[in-house]
Amino acid sequence: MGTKYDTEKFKRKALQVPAAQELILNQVTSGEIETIVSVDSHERIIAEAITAPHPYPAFRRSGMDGYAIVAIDTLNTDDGIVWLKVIDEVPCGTVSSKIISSGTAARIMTGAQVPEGADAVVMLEATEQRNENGVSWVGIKVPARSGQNITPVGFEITEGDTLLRSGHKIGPGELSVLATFGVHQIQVYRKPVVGIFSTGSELLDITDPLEPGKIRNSNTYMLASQIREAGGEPVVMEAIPDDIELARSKVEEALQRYDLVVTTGGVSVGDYDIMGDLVRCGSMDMLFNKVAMRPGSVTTAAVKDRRLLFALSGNPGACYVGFLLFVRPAIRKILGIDKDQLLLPRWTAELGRAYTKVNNFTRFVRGTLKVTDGKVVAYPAQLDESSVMVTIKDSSCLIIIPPELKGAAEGTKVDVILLPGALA
Ligand SMILES: Nc1nc2c(c(=O)[nH]1)N[C@H]1C(S)=C(S)[C@@H](COP(=O)(O)OP(=O)(O)OC[C@H]3O[C@@H](n4cnc5c(N)ncnc54)[C@H](O)[C@@H]3O)O[C@H]1N2
Ligand code: MOO
Ligand SMILES: [Mg+2]
Repeated sequence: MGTKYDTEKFKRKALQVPAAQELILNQVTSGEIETIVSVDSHERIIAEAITAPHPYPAFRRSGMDGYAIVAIDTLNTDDGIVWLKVIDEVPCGTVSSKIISSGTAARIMTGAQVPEGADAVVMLEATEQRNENGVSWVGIKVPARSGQNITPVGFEITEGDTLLRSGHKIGPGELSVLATFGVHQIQVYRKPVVGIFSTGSELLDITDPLEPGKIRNSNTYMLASQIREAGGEPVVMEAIPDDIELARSKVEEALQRYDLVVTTGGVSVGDYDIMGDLVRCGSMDMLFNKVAMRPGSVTTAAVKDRRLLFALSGNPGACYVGFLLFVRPAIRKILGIDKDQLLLPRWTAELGRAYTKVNNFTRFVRGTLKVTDGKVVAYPAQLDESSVMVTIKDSSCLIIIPPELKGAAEGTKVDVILLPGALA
């Protein structure tokens, strides 16, 4: 297996991470657009600008349960109280036909439209009520200020204001805006469909009993979760054994069917590392097959008919990091997300514990972020080897250790990449 390519196998030119990311992003354009009902748009990326069809609030709104009055009436109180005749009652959703003039008031509820003529609302607690021969009176005990407890028209939004920009992710605040303005259908970017398959003759499915020398396939399901988080739609395909012809036909078929294809395993130099050979010698154009990073130095990417193939390492730690650095930005670009938000956010932090491993490549070390005395501190995971799976779930950042640091002492200022959900 693979012997005819052996001489080629070791000649790999390592790209720096930013250069490899640029190569990927240059291959990708924002994807197709579809129209969906707004109420189903949670976490979708909007593909149009929405402008306000009306001001908000659209009417002068009472901020309190109380009385709508003319403020100036309350300025000259003889014995500390001014009595006004109550001429109407305005529950929410109704519009008074009365005009409030000096000496009169309307009982009003929070959220109701303030009647014409009134320029203040006095809260119930600052009033007294009295009934005389079927006529209601309200006594105002505190002088009112014009505009008090009234939200003016357009306080939040003026007609024509931009409500949402294209490339914006829909969440609770955006859904609130869409509902408020009656925007019941929106254009969003279609979710890229991403085919996943793991390679390796050692792989068992999640339901299989453990067998000697074998392991259960965890990368496929980790990747499916990562694809969802990135905004894509994963399609899980059965893992395939280390058979280059089988892998070739599966990859080529998947590349015709899906927007992106992600594989794991078989990208290093081992005898059964078929993905490396397939990309190098297959019908696709290789973008890179080595990146100056750890884990994931053998991360490989290729393009065929404008569709990208990411052949990630089989080691779970490397697979995880390779996805975040290369596949996630590609998915986000297809989704029309703003250029400056394609990559995960970076912070500066202090190293909470020394990191002693030295390497020629930049390391992306799993870690946890804590804020101590107002300082962001990053603690490297105790187990951060590429082959280690279990600390992925505990990490909130990737600590970047450049090779020139030759390890890093506690307290060193480091850049950290925030993992998705780190702030959740
Ligand atoms: N002679 C050399 N050997 C290795 C080198 C090297 O430069 N020279 N690089 C090492 C590095 S670094 C990495 S990373 C790995 C990359 O391995 P592959 O991408 O070829 O992946 P496999 O060989 O298929 O598997 C590696 C490891 O991961 C496990 N694995 C694979 N698939 C899954 C899965 N779906 N779920 C969970 N675990 C999986 C597999 O069983 C192996 O243990 O190569 C080093 N070797
Ligand atoms: O290719 Mo690796 O660097 O152990 O993940
Ligand atoms: Mg291998």
